[in-house]
Amino acid sequence: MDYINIALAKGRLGDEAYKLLKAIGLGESIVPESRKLIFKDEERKISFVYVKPSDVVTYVQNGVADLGIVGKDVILESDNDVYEILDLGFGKCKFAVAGIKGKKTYKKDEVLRVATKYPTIAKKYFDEKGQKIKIIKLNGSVELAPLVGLSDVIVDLVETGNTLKANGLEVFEDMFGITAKLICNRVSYRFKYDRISKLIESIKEWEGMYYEDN
Ligand SMILES: Nc1ncnc2c1ncn2[C@@H]1O[C@H](COP(=O)(O)OP(=O)(O)OP(=O)(O)O)[C@@H](O)[C@H]1O
Ligand SMILES: O=P(O)(O)OC[C@H]1O[C@H](OP(=O)(O)OP(=O)(O)O)[C@H](O)[C@@H]1O
Repeated sequence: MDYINIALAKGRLGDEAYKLLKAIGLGESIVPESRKLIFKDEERKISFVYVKPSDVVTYVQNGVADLGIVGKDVILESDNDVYEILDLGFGKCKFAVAGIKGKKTYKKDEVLRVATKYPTIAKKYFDEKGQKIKIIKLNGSVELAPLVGLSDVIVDLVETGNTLKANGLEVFEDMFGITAKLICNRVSYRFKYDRISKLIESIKEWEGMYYEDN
């Protein structure tokens, strides 16, 4: 039997994915707190690689991983072609335009400076609104940008709103919601169809039980 290889994101989504895999009996080989990057389960013929969230799509696109668990934000930001097969429900948050509380003064005819980790998503959003922007690409702590005058607004993920609040910012515009997705390599989906569909069925059963309890 062929191995099924799954790419998991390090960090918060990886932790949720691990819980899911344990619950459906496939996470036995993973030691989450270790520094190891690859875990093989010979008995179940399944293996896992731990990579940066933004690299999950690359591993799946190239067929090194058959499946991946990653946020919709990362899928939208990448230009890779992967098959999105299941909404996993966890990792729930939204994209928003935010800025300094009470200072939503931007105008259509002025160039808006937008700080973000997600330049593609931000550009598409403002293009559709006909708003001219200048993107300032950051890699984290995006909320700092308006506070120090680096940008007028930010485009970022908001879950509880605590990070915005703690920094005196507020949501100016809600964009859209996101969750974690199970993605699949298109060739793997055809050639490993039986095993992949079984796995999808187990996840769906888990989702049914999980979301009833929560
Ligand atoms: N506050 C949040 N609440 C819920 N889900 C979130 C939140 N922030 C990010 N996510 C989801 O979790 C994924 C991974 O987030 P995480 O914070 O672990 O990594 P990151 O800091 O974005 O990655 P990197 O290490 O590449 O900078 C995101 O792509 C998104 O889908
Ligand atoms: O609404 P909240 O519940 O406060 O969550 C939102 C924060 O979570 C994410 O940051 P993350 O923790 O990934 O840190 P980062 O700045 O490195 O992206 C996101 O970029 C926001 O900063």
